Amino acid sequence: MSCKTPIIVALDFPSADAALALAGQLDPALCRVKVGKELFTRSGPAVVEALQARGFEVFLDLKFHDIPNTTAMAVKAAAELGVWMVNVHCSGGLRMMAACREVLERRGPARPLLIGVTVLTSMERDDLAGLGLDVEPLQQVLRLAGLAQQAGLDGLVCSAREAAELKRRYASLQLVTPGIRPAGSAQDDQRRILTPAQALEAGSDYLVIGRPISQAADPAEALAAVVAELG
Ligand SMILES: O=c1ccn([C@@H]2O[C@H](COP(=O)(O)O)[C@@H](O)[C@H]2O)c(=O)[nH]1
Repeated sequence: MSCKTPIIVALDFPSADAALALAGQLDPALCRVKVGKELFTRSGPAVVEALQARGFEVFLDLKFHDIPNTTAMAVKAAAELGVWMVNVHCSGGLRMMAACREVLERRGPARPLLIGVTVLTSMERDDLAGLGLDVEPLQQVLRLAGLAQQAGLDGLVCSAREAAELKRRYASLQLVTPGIRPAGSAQDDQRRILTPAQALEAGSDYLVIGRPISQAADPAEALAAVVAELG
């Protein structure tokens, strides 16, 4: 089933049953789904396979961050699961990202998109200062984006707030943006947020949306509202 929208719904649940119950209310023509650390740690590859069997393309969001060989082998394992997208932290460095790219290239065109996580959307300037980085998030994102492009990655995880500048400098990188909040929804722990329409306008290629859909009284209706907002 090919998906007609840029929406990726984050299935952040403590069990496969809960994730599959939500997926059962969603249409794979209207969204892709994301399996992250909580769900994968509890349910493993089986939940990915169950979602694929229901027609969903899966973004395996495990944000690998380790030495080059370990990370590349983890990316290879993800590719063997047949996921649509996989990611690593850009702060693992150029050699680590290049090793991941190389291991996927050996698979030919039937490989997942390889995406680099820049600065988490939950972080703002003060959080970076706590890490010893006396810069605005945009500056750090741009620095990591340059490395990701050099390593041959397909795209970045960033905030939609950085999308316009990233598209201007790195037009070929696909931008995957969490921190999406429809007007009126809770910010939760996110800091660098935009609405779905603002994110698309800024240049996001994919919008990752979790709680505003997964915790809605009617998730299918919440998804339909985002689809309608995007026109
Ligand atoms: O910088 C990042 C990277 C990943 N995420 C993930 O996206 C979803 C967002 O969920 P919401 O409920 O819409 O906040 C979540 O799975 C995160 O792990 C991110 O938010 N920011």
